[in-house]
Amino acid sequence: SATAKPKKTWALSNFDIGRQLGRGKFGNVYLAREKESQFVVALKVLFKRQIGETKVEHQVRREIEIQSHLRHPHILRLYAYFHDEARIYLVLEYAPQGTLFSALQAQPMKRFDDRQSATYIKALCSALLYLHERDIIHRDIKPENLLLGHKGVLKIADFGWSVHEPNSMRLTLCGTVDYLPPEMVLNKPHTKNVDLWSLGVLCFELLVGHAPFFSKTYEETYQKILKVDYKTPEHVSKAAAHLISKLLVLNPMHRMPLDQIMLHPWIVAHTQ
Ligand SMILES: Clc1ccc(CN2CCN(c3c(Br)cnc4[nH]c(-c5ccc(CN6CCOCC6)cc5)nc34)CC2)cc1
Repeated sequence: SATAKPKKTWALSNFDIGRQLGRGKFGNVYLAREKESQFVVALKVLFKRQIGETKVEHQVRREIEIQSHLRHPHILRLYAYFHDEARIYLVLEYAPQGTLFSALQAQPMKRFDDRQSATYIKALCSALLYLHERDIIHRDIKPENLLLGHKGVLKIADFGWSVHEPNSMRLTLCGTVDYLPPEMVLNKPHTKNVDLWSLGVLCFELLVGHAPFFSKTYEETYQKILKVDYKTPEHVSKAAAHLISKLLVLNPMHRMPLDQIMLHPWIVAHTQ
């Protein structure tokens, strides 16, 4: 706009702090309310000392730079950020219905039906199309990093570093390796097609209740990923199994592109 709004500088004193929403290696997230507007947000508080020591500082800057410019219904907003001598504060959109990971656990059969799964996959597809158009890749899409907003609308909410959240952490200590594509397991340069693989892993997990390559040890999971060794249970519909088989493909160039996923019969049949 011609008269761009002057950048307001925020401070902790602008907010009432509520309950803790989650704990992390580098900080914590709290429910908070901006005093003047009464607007409810999620306030992520990162400790400079922990970040400085681990050289994650450049990553935090990059994430803030990227996240603050994104505007999409399925990407969690970063409204503002500020810092004091010890901490960096990120003012984020609050997602009232928590993580997709806990929603999956709360399901009676620990899995979603075709309609709910296809709705989440379609939302994720449109967010990834938006990100890929801006050459932003590897949003680390796994249930722990996906939040549910008002009316259960899916929001990508990752800041790319691991968290120690007892209630939403999987059994492995430093985040799950279940979502890594073969090219990343082999430490090859990765392209935006890594997100297509992760989408396939997520689609499987939503419909089945566990990840396709889940194993007792990292080693075993890596081996299964590199051999694309997974079995789709009988209860999964043929159409869904077909889509998964077009995403869990070893060669990144041969994975189904996002615009084709949006038009896949399983997505079309089970979403508005
Ligand atoms: Cl530094 C760091 C610390 C912790 C984390 C992990 N989470 C990242 C996402 N966080 C949330 C963000 Br950002 C934005 N909105 C949120 N909304 C929630 C939330 C909302 C509601 C609940 C409660 N459940 C809702 C579903 O029914 C059962 C109860 C649990 C979590 N968490 C977040 C919470 C913390 C990541 C990084």
